[in-house]
Amino acid sequence: VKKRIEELRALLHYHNYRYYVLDQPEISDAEYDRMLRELISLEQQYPEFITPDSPSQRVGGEVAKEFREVAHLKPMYSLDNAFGPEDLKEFDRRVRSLLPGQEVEYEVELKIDGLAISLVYENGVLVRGATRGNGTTGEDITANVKTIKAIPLKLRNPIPLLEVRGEAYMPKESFARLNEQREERGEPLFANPRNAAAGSLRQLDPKVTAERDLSAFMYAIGEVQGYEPKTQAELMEWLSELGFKVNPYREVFNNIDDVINYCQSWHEKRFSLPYVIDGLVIKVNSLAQQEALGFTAKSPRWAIAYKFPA
Ligand SMILES: COc1nc2nc(N)nc(N)c2nc1C
Repeated sequence: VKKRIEELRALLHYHNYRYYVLDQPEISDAEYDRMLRELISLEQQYPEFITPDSPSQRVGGEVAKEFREVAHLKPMYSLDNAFGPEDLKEFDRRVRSLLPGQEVEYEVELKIDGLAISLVYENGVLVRGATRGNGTTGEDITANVKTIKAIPLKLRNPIPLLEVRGEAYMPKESFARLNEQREERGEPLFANPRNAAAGSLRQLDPKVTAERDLSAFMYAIGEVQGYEPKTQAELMEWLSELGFKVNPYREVFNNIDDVINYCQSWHEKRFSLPYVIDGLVIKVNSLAQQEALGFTAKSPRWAIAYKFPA
């Protein structure tokens, strides 16, 4: 029985990864649900075999009274904003003036309009989820992030410790459907997918969060033991190999003019995406150079958010 339970768990983790992280399912929903029901019934007969990272543990039972406050392993910071090409050129001048005589590459990512979250994995198992909060402490939303199927309960490589950051978001489709439902029930509508995602994650009842079809893209590391990436681009590949959903639109440029062109190309393209973005994030690609540049009081000197004109 233990063998069958472990086999079912591995299968369900794999198919969850295929469907919710890669968007490339190999089996039908019905087949997935049948396996999950078999696992849940076996675990009910043999509860001693239940583990916290079992696919059956995604939706917790109890409703929390309020959110516990938790301290981030490393402070979560916010980004300075650039509102146009001139701001980006200024950012580039500042970076290069602080790295005299060095080549500088920029890695550019989309900026998802959602809610920043932090996830902690110990030996490859998800042990905590939190909101950014004030950057030093956030709200413990572990039960709620476990319901997000794009977030792995167990990593494909059990590294000792990882604190990873990303953006939880509600796809445009899910947002439209949710507001239709609320309309029918005479409930107040959410103004936009970002508010809907925030409202869905800060639910005291995880079963409500589980119904909201949330997803998440991961994009940075806070604390890590067992891995030393050299560049942001490599870091993103590594997160993807670990089983995280990582946004595929990432480019590396060695000059700010190409960065500007790429950012401006997304003014229109963004409307064809299945999720809302409010800009792009430009990061110095070399992690050694990020280290050298450091932080101001509240944000990194080595990154900036390019915001679309409203
Ligand atoms: C390095 O710090 C960050 N990187 C980010 N990257 C992306 N793609 N989106 C963000 N919202 C973001 N936010 C922060 C604070």
